[in-house]
Amino acid sequence: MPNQRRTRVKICGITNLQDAQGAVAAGADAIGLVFYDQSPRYVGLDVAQAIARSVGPFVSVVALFVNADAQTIRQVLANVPVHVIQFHGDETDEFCRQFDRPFIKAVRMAPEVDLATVYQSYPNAVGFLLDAYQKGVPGGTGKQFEWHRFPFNPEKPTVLAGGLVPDNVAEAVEQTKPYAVDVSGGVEAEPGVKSRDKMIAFVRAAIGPQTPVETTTQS
Ligand SMILES: O=C(O)c1ccccc1NCC(=O)[C@H](O)[C@H](O)COP(=O)(O)O
Repeated sequence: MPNQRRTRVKICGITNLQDAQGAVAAGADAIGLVFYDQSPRYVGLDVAQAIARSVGPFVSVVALFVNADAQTIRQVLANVPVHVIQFHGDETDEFCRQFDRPFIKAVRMAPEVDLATVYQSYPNAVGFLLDAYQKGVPGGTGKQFEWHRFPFNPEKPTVLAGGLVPDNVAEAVEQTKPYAVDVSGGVEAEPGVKSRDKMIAFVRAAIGPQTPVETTTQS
């Protein structure tokens, strides 16, 4: 699918209301909530619910899971207004589709990964997120993969992730022309806590100087 408008920006690993408001004010199109308890960005149900309710109607809430069981996922979906699920583990297409919610499959770009095969294996995915591969680490590595491996004109919306920061995201967008960019560690002040200045700088760099940056906190 060709890009029909500017690259979107997803800020992943939001853990608190202040960072959620900062992401929205910076101009993020989507925020990610990590339901993986080994991550420093893990959020529990109550906090996730408050964050998701705070972002307003036109910011997408993405719930991220790593090999979670179906019951855990259903419990999140019953309590948190989630627009899209992002699966970061070894989940099959059949598993992912059972929740009756649009889903994105994350792909860790190990050297042997053949994207054509992956895309075929997930016919029900609404899109894909390509992230760096690091053995034993399911995501949020802060590492890049080789951007030349990002597909030209992919058949489904495809998100670039991995090691993006305010200083490299413009070049990344220029080279890969992704549907969206996804960032987590690159806009943090410390693990699990975002930097408002870095989020603003990232969105500006990703989508250009016309970014409608707000500097006031929303109530
Ligand atoms: O962020 C995490 O801690 C995480 C843990 C386990 C699986 C996925 C995780 N994050 C997924 C993301 O979508 C990140 O934004 C993506 O991996 C890029 O991270 P970074 O390189 O830190 O920008």
